[in-house]
Amino acid sequence: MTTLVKICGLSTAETVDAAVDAGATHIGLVHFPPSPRHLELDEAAKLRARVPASVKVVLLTANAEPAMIGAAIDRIKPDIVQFHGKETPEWVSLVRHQAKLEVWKAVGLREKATLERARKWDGKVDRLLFDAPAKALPGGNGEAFDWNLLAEHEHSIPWALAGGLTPDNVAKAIRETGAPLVDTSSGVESAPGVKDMDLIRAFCQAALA
Ligand SMILES: O=C(O)c1ccccc1NCC(=O)[C@H](O)[C@H](O)COP(=O)(O)O
Repeated sequence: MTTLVKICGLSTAETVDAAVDAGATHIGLVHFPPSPRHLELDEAAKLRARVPASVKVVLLTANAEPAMIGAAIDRIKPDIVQFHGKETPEWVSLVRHQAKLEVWKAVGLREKATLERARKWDGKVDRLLFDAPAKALPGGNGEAFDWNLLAEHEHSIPWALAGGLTPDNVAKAIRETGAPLVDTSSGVESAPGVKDMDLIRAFCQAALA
């Protein structure tokens, strides 16, 4: 089956177009002020408007106030909201029902036991994104986790792989984990928050090969 590809943390029209043209199936827009990829709602809405319906737009937030989430959904009209903070299953599920949107939850993986604990999200979210544990930022730190943690895990809901994925390691990551969706941010940047169009193309090519 073809792997789905998400390019996250885009912030310019050129890089959004490059990701779409390269075959990304999802693009991520970050609304989290401490991030170098943070977009104000108007900027995000403008980028969102460039994306064809065949590509899904994912809004990323972490520990946001309910009013902020509502305002961001109204303004950006994402297809999916990805939660990257300490949100609870009940809260995320409420957003899912009220906004009638797909919701994803990022889970930082340090040990196998976390995978079992993550089953609390079953029925509450549409996809789990397994990422490296949070550091300075909740996500987008460019660090991989030990993919062996996912070996033989029986996934009960759709999932994605993130954390330190690059054009050079993404094909191996897909082979070793069977990830149905791969997500990158730092791996297609020339500096924090600065996306590189050649790296975006190379990542999509490697992931879709
Ligand atoms: O990218 C950010 O700055 C960010 C900020 C706050 C919450 C989440 C954030 N990014 C999450 C992503 O989806 C990244 O694509 C994912 O963590 C992988 O990042 P990277 O290891 O840099 O490829």
